[in-house]
Amino acid sequence: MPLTTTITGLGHKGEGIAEIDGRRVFVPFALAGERVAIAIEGERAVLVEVVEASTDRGEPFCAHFGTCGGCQLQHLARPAYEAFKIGLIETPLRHQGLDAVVHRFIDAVGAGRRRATLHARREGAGYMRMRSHEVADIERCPILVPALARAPEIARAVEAGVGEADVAFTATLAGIDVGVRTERRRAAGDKLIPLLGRFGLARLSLNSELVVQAAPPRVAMGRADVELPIGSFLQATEAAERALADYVCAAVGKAKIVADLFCGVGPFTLRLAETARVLAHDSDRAGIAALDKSARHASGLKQVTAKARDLFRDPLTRFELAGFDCVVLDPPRAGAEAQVREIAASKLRNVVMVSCDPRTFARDARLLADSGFALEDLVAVDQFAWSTHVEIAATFRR
Ligand SMILES: C[S@@+](CC[C@H](N)C(=O)[O-])C[C@H]1O[C@@H](n2cnc3c(N)ncnc32)[C@H](O)[C@@H]1O
Repeated sequence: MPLTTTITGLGHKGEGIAEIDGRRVFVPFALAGERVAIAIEGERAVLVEVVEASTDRGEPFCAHFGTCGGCQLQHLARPAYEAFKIGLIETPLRHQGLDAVVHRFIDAVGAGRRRATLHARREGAGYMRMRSHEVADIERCPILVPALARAPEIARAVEAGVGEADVAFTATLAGIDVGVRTERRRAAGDKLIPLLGRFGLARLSLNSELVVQAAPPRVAMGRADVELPIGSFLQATEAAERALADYVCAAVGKAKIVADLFCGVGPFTLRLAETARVLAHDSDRAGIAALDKSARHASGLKQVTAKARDLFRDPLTRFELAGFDCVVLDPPRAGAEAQVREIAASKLRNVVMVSCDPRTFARDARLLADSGFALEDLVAVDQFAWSTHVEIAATFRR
């Protein structure tokens, strides 16, 4: 029997919050202020009907919305959507005692996602259903770039060849790069070879090993071209990469010697090197080799020194940092605690930080604040549209 209740707020996973018998329940697709009918199923609540809709309610544009778990927020109208994402950044900062505000919200969706992983299962290919380990079979994903329109079909063909797998797609200048990951140790890669011609792919790999390649997948970064190693990190949208790189270059300003830490294949390094000497570190050896090759082949860049280094175990020390005008950090979700502790103890005055995790960002921002840095600028960069993820770019100075 459904019960009617009022949604009091939105949780960080985008679900409506209701209080039932003194207990918090999370209601997917319900919005703050709405009167809704819900059914309680064990620990979960299911939205049965919106009785009184919020003015923040928008019209989802994807036919798979509600079953596919890829987008959680398509039912939010634009201003409320942006406010929700800004809250994702500001709330953990407040919990760390930092009353910072997001100064700008940059829509970095551009032409769509050039990078996505689909799950290929016997029941179909797509993203995981919400709150489930089952896959929602999709025909089309409208948030991908047009070049990836056939991604679900390719994923189904991969499953037909090697069985259940996760299939990572990257749209590159040379065509689509497909990385297949399967738990079946003896999956036969040769079953994938016909897909290269059938779908006009650039490269196919299986469990990080090359199966077949028509052309090296490459992307343009500033004046340089980078050949993507199998499995290296790349920002999900080209627009976000550009927005983040533009932010980083502007914040670094006239600095002459810069360290780009957690540099990946070099989207910041290769643009920063147009005006500054850059030391670039990342633990991804193949990514560092690709960056090094790309920097050597590009014309008009200043000196780039790219070296593999594990910055969690072996951060640049306060003494090594002494020679830099500015440090750029873009760590993985775990953040950059060890590196930030060294920065805090150094004499460095300018830090630019990019982050995909508001909680570890807030923790690291607190460490910088405790050592005299002011958080001068804070920007939200929205590349994971309609999901509950958001990218942060920030400038710290002392
Ligand atoms: C969010 S990506 C950013 C990469 C790059 N700045 C970009 O925009 O494409 C984080 C990077 O951290 C690197 N990484 C992860 N753990 C690391 C570690 N312990 N030490 C150094 N780099 C690490 C990854 O290889 C990845 O390239």
